[in-house]
Amino acid sequence: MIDRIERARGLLNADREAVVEAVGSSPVDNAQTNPQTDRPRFLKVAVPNKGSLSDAAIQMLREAGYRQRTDSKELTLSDPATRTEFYYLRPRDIAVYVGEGILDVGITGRDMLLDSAAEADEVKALGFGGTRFRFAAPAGQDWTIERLDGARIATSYPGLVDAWLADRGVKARLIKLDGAVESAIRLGVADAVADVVETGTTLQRAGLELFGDPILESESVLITRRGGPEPEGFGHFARRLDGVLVARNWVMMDYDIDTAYVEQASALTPGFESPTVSPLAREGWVAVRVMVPRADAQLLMDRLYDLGARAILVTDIAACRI
Ligand SMILES: Nc1ncnc2c1ncn2[C@@H]1O[C@H](COP(=O)(O)OP(=O)(O)OP(=O)(O)O)[C@@H](O)[C@H]1O
Ligand SMILES: O=P(O)(O)OC[C@H]1O[C@H](OP(=O)(O)OP(=O)(O)O)[C@H](O)[C@@H]1O
Ligand SMILES: [Mg+2]
Repeated sequence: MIDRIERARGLLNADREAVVEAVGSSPVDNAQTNPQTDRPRFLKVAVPNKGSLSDAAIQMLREAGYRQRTDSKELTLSDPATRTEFYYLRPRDIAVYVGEGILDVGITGRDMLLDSAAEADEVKALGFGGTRFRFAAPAGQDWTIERLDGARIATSYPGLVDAWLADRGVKARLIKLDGAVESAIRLGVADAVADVVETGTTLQRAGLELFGDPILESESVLITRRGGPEPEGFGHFARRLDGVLVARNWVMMDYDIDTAYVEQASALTPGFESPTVSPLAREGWVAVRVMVPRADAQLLMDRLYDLGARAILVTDIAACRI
């Protein structure tokens, strides 16, 4: 049995080498080479190694067709077939590496990017790790943003909080903590906290309540160095992630409809660009194929059925480039 697994592994590796060779002779070969090693330049991607964003980021990269580490102790992983190298780093440090131009692109939280003040910009939101960044204080004390003037605020994100308060002319003393910020008030080191909120359970358990407007709506984001030239290979990388987002958020819908109602049906399901309309053997009817937002699929099927559409089918999109 073990023999068979080993043999299969060998075959898979052989396949991969064949792909690398094939890719090597494709137009991608015009890529820059590293003058020191003469090796084609690999796109260097920073991926969160721990914490809330790590598993989801790795999952997204796998769905985009990239090899990913299987051992959480691996620090780097090279994917020669796509000329990409992955560096597994603390999410808080990722903006620093990208901002300094050491790594080409990174996945981190918007809150961490802004907190770092690194020379890096958000290129696109990746749709996971959604949180809000909020002030909280002991429940029932009617805290307001104005009351923060002169108060002590505990946070792991002093850069983010400082910039937000400065914009509003509030002067507070920031107490920088690494984590477990919600304990700071009970332990007497702060009067209020500013922290990441997902479900709100942690704050509630600590007897705290939110106040003031959210400082930030955060989620995972793709970042690159500010003002730098577009890194070689970045276009392919970004399009692959776009493909994952579209495959996750959109479905393919097919239906048959009387020609007389195609216009109304198309208004309901305009698709990305325009629906594909093909003739059917049945006189006066056409088949329509169109992408629709996954979240709207059931409602659209009801509406299309009411309009006279039949054989309405929804299928998942496994992968795509739009
Ligand atoms: N439930 C959550 N709790 C905390 N952060 C979350 C959550 N969901 C998503 N995030 C996002 O993940 C990032 C924070 O990651 P994480 O908490 O893993 O970092 P950390 O606090 O430095 O690490 P750790 O908690 O492992 O010490 C932020 O961008 C945050 O907005
Ligand atoms: O609103 P919730 O769903 O309760 O999640 C938010 C909590 O989770 C995070 O803590 P984490 O587990 O990352 O520990 P840390 O505070 O030590 O970073 C964050 O700092 C909040 O405390
Ligand atoms: Mg944390």
